[in-house]
Amino acid sequence: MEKVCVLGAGSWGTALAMVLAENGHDTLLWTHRTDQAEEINNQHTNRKYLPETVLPTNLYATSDIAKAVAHSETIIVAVPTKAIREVCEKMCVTLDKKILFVHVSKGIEPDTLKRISEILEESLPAEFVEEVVVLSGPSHAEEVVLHHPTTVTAACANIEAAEKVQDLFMNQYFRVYTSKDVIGVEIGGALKNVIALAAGISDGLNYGDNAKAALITRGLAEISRLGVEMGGNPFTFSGLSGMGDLIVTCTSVHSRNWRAGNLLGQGMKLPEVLDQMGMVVEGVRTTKAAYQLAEKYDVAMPITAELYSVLFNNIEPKIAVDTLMMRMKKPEIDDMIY
Ligand SMILES: NC(=O)C1=CN([C@@H]2O[C@H](COP(=O)(O)OP(=O)(O)OC[C@H]3O[C@@H](n4cnc5c(N)ncnc54)[C@H](OP(=O)(O)O)[C@@H]3O)[C@@H](O)[C@H]2O)C=CC1
Ligand SMILES: O=C(CO)COP(=O)(O)O
Repeated sequence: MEKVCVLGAGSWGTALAMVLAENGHDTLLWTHRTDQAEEINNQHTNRKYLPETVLPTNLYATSDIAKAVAHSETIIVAVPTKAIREVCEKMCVTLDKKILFVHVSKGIEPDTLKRISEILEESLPAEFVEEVVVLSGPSHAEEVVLHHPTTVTAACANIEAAEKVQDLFMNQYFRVYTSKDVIGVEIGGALKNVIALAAGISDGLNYGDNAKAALITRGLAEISRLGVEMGGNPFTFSGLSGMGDLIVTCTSVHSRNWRAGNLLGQGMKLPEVLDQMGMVVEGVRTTKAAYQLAEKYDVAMPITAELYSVLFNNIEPKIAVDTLMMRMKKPEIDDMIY
């Protein structure tokens, strides 16, 4: 039995804390809201994020981050990308021993263009970081809490650390594979949200299944092109954290990114969409980061570029689709890396 804490009591942090508690680990869930910690401890629910779910009685919550850190040998960071630095700052003042960090956030920071593991490594004192492992794959919280079979990948250059995370989480409904390809796993996990927004827009425009299949396939091509240029293993992009997560996020009604795209396709404006979602839609900020990365690495990412125009330059989604369809003609495979 390990002593673990999960930082962030949104849908994913809560679902993962449930997996860990159900696996018999001594699990603390940290939330920055006292009322939510009280609800979890007294009513065993987290109504805002998982309204139908009853949490295990051996799962405890705290709003005291010092207590959460002191409790833990392993810390799972499960807040949205834009909150990672703030949470690291809070953790820094309380760290006094080596800890294994696992992150599950799917984003890239705009402007710095850092992946989450890079942000953690630069924000936490090296002497207190055993390793940073990324856990990612096709895994909607809403299905994990129902114990529906789910598969993910734990990646770290140090494979023993990835195996430790595999052992922590693995059970009959939650199967964990390992990988050494941190870059590939992080890039696949972050960029599938961009394509899921586009797939949602396509569905909102009622463009049907041909269009969505095209977005998924050509989306994977541009994710792979960038990811390989950044140092990822080409095969990772056809794995769980690449194609697997791309499929689930572009096709599931649970996906926040797909749902947000769907509303955009129906004509709603971005601020109104984000207001209505009430949960993080990582793909919006990641579209900006991906657009910047495409420029930096000089990689063609036409879907990302059109989505960028829709989100940040007020281009009508229909016009963006027309632009994609009327790009210069070209072979399908020659421009792909693998
Ligand atoms: N949901 C899912 O199925 C999956 C999500 N992910 C990824 O996990 C990450 C978290 O997503 P998810 O759980 O869905 O997000 P949610 O929107 O469901 O929850 C986000 C949580 O983070 C908290 N939070 C936000 N900002 C801060 C902050 N500055 N300090 C402390 N806590 C903060 C929120 O608190 P508050 O309630 O106060 O806003 C909330 O509890 C994302 O990167 C997402 O892509 C990965 C796999 C599956
Ligand atoms: O990453 C996810 C599923 O694997 C969650 O995707 P959404 O944030 O779009 O819901």
